[in-house]
Amino acid sequence: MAAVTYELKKTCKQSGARLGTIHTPHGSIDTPMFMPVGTLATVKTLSPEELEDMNAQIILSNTYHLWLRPGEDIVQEAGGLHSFMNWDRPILTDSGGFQVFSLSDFRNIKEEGVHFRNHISGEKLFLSPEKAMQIQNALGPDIMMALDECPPYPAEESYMKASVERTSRWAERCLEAHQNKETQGLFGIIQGGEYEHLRKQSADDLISLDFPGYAIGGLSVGEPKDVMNRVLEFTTPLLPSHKPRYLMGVGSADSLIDGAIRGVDMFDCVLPTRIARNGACMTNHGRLVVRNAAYARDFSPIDRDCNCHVCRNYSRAYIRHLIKSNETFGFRLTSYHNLYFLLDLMKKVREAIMEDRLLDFREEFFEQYGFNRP
Ligand SMILES: CNc1nc2cc3c(=O)[nH]c(N)nc3c(CCO)c2[nH]1
Repeated sequence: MAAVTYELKKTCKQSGARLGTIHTPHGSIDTPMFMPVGTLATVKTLSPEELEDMNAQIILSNTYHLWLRPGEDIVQEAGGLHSFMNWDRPILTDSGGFQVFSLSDFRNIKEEGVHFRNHISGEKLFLSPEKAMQIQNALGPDIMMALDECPPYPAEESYMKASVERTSRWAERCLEAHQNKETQGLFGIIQGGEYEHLRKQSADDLISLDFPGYAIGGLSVGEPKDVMNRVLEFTTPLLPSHKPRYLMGVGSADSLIDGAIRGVDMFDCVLPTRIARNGACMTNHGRLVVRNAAYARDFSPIDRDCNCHVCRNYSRAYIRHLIKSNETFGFRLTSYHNLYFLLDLMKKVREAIMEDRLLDFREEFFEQYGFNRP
């Protein structure tokens, strides 16, 4: 019995969107869905109980970061990530591919793996497909990601082709190194940048390896949104409709809706909690920078149309005061609200797909939010 399976429930008549359920050893997940990011085994400033209250179905954590701190051996001795962080719902870990390329100032990519420098201690490290799998087997997430190279944007076509071919060989090595097939699912990551024929080559290579799910990597790396949407338009149809599709690193409200319309089922991004720590909030009427002086005497909620615990109990003036005073509780309130906002948005997206009206929902939301019309 495969550890991770996908049940396609409905395809939207208005778009490429679909409703589904991903079944994992730690529970089921309704899609399309957003994954809060818990890089160091915590979704920054929030407790597992608060994440359950806002109905976070699954969280993401990071192989690279947990390998460096506290070390996968300590997490394994704790009984795995679920026990270590007291989260009993599904967990997905990214393989480290992105962090090595985004965090380390020195890196040397070879066939056997990538040599780089620990971004904390400066010591030289080496990450191979086999090492990435060994770490993820020790951490014990329900879904693991293959080790890939996330090339910079833009990248020369010749570089991208060689990178895609190495990422495909690494994916095969990850599959061969996969130990706990009954309790952990392994997803492949499609690369290829904005080159349609390379996305096709990457998809063909990985589909032939029959992963239970596929991520679309190499996006949300500085490309314009219309480039991302174009890449999605010709990439998602290449992927099997009976398996989940995960767009990595995407989390603004407009990109989540546009990704779902193009058939994406899973998203993750640090954006909601990262901007929260800068005192910026996502609302149904656009972004609100609550630390601005304009809100010093504004006793209304962050978002009058939000039903979250924060919007029902705290005012902009109070939250602004906490943020300006560098009070941790202020960051907790903005983080809670931003995650609730995106999780609630995905619930509305699933409802709109059920009613075959996702494009209408996009129009209404974009109008209300103030996104410039396409
Ligand atoms: C914020 N943008 C972003 N683009 C990504 C692209 C990739 C990618 O191509 N591969 C892997 N393994 N992870 C990725 C991640 C980290 C997860 O959010 C990304 N994050």
